[in-house]
Amino acid sequence: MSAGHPKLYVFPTAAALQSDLYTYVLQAQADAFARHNIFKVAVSGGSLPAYLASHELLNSRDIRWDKWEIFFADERAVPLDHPDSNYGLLKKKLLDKIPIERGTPVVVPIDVDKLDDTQELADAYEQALVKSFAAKDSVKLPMFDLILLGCGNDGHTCSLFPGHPLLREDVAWVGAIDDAPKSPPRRITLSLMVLQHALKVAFVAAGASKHEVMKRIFDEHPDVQGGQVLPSALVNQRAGDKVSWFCDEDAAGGVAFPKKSSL
Ligand SMILES: O=C1O[C@H](COP(=O)(O)O)[C@@H](O)[C@H](O)[C@H]1O
Repeated sequence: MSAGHPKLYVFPTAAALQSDLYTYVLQAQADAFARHNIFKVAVSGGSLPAYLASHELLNSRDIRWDKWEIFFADERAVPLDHPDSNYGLLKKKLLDKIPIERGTPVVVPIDVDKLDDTQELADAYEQALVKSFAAKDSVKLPMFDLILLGCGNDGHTCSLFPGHPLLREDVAWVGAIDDAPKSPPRRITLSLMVLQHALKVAFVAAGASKHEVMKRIFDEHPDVQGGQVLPSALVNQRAGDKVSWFCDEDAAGGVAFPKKSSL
């Protein structure tokens, strides 16, 4: 459990959101380089890659792509060139747009030889994390420098869905799910404890379709009222002031929780 409250940044436009998100990522990169001269990031699918891939980020001379190691916060059990693949989405929206002279990140996709069995797929991805994070230190949990998350209209994040038993996972770094309520049903996801252990966590939520869920996440207290806490709200509770939300007015303008208008 981390102390403090998440920060809720609300911007009038998507362009303003992207600009501050870029500044935030740059700061996270600087913090990571001071720590271990590499930037270990986990990214989500959905709307996140398009918001992340701003002109500013893609053309920045300060972003050291050659020192980025990119993992997936969640992934669907599909081939990498399938339309549902989060890797495929990131490739299309961001990786393919990085100018070659700016360097190339290391990207760690799922092992497509394990697609028939989601538990094997999750275990193989966990082994990839063990290799990357535990090679130097004997770590109990991987500590990402930054995890970039989306928030579904139902409050899910990664492939952690409301009320799903995976929310109680307290051993595995990566969980398997065969019954996701959003298509496709077969997926793998970082567990809540890995999200909680990251140095920084950033959510991006924009558009009017997120308005209701944003109010539920920030203004309702189901734990006190005996209700179910949404996965995105659980990240807020567990990671506290390590969490920053980047939203637009349509998504979060009506939220009562104290908002900030810039970093
Ligand atoms: O299924 C998924 O949905 C979430 C949220 O997507 P968004 O389009 O509402 O931002 C996404 O973060 C996750 O990676 C993806 O697998």
